[in-house]
Amino acid sequence: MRSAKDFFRPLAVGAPTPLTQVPARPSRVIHFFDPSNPKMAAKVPGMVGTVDVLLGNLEDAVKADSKEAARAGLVEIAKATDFGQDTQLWTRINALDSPWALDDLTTLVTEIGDKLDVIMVPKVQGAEDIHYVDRLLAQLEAKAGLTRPILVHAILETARGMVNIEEICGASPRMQGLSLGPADLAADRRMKTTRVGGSHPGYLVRTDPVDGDITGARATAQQDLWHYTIARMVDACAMHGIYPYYGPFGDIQDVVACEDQFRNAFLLGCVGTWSLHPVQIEIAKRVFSPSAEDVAHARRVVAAMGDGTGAVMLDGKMEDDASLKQCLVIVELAERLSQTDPALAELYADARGATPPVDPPTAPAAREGAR
Ligand SMILES: CC(=O)SCCNC(=O)CCNC(=O)[C@H](O)C(C)(C)COP(=O)(O)OP(=O)(O)OC[C@H]1O[C@@H](n2cnc3c(N)ncnc32)[C@H](O)[C@@H]1OP(=O)(O)O
Ligand SMILES: O=CC(=O)O
Ligand SMILES: [Mg+2]
Repeated sequence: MRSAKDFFRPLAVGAPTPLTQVPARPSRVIHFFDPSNPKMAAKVPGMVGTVDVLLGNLEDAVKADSKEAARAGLVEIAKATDFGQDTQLWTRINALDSPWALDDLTTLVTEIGDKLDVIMVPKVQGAEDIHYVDRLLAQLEAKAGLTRPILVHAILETARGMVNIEEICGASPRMQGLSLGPADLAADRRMKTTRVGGSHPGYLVRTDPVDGDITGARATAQQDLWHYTIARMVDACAMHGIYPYYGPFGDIQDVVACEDQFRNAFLLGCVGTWSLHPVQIEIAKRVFSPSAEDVAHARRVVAAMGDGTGAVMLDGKMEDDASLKQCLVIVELAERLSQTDPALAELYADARGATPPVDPPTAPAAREGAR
């Protein structure tokens, strides 16, 4: 265990000082590309500004005999591309027990460490994996003369990683967030779904029989296989001040179910998701940006709550100190997204204009009484 005093000291002489807060940059959509695929690679410069994160994937989905080409391709793309202020460059390295992970880290940090914001580490099992990457990154950052630390993102995709989730989140000040890895996680848990993310028609609840007739028609509703995992991930991330993300949704053609799955994750507290194909980009951006209606409502509550204490009635509903905090989550997210997304800035400005006047509190004494 490290002393609290040492937690924010560099792990190598000459490495940058660790950050005390994870920067709150928009990351609604982490767009995956295979740097060894010439068609995909050619599209990357044109995608700058259209996604929050471009992620050069080196792990699964890159063929074993293309691993070196993918790494070299990412170095070339990173050197040749200006990512501007609003698009981050991330990578997903190969698993730590693979023959490629060490070369991934040494090459990427020394060659393009100044361009890399976050390194995604797959199949993280426990804090020991993060500690290994943490020290190695510090050594490589010092060697490369980097002045800001590269952050680390863990994919939650093993049962052991799931059990050790809190210690993973708190293992290093570099920890930026967690993503759900539903494909590997399903396999590791021996779940019986072959889908990459999403629900399953066999995982359902059924209404009780009417008048004891078990053969009669009974409505069923498909349930979300990932609810528990995402909720657990959200709590662990919130506790440690880092960010939770949905992961891949593999049914590229089913844009409707994709949107549903992303929205469930957004409502539960995730800040973004992966996109595997261009068709998923706009879905992710739409879902992980609060709607104009929600922003307008949240602003009305903030205005109605005055000093933030007590209880008021708004549109027939009670609002108080706690619901104000819920609304501030929405307002703060809208303000942050507005800083980098002009279309959203305009949408949310219009939402302000359209905001109906606040009803006067129906029980003014309540505010005083609550102090
Ligand atoms: C479980 C996990 O680990 S998930 C994470 C790992 N998986 C990935 O990263 C997958 C990334 N995505 C892909 O490999 C591809 O999108 C696939 C295999 C899913 C589909 O590929 P295709 O069959 O080529 O899709 P499609 O024909 O619809 O592509 C249309 C165009 O978009 C391009 N395209 C497809 N995916 C991407 C992408 N992720 N980024 C940029 N461009 C893309 C194609 O090159 C094609 O370009 P073209 O019009 O110039 O020919
Ligand atoms: O890496 C992602 C997954 O679902 O596995
Ligand atoms: Mg995986």
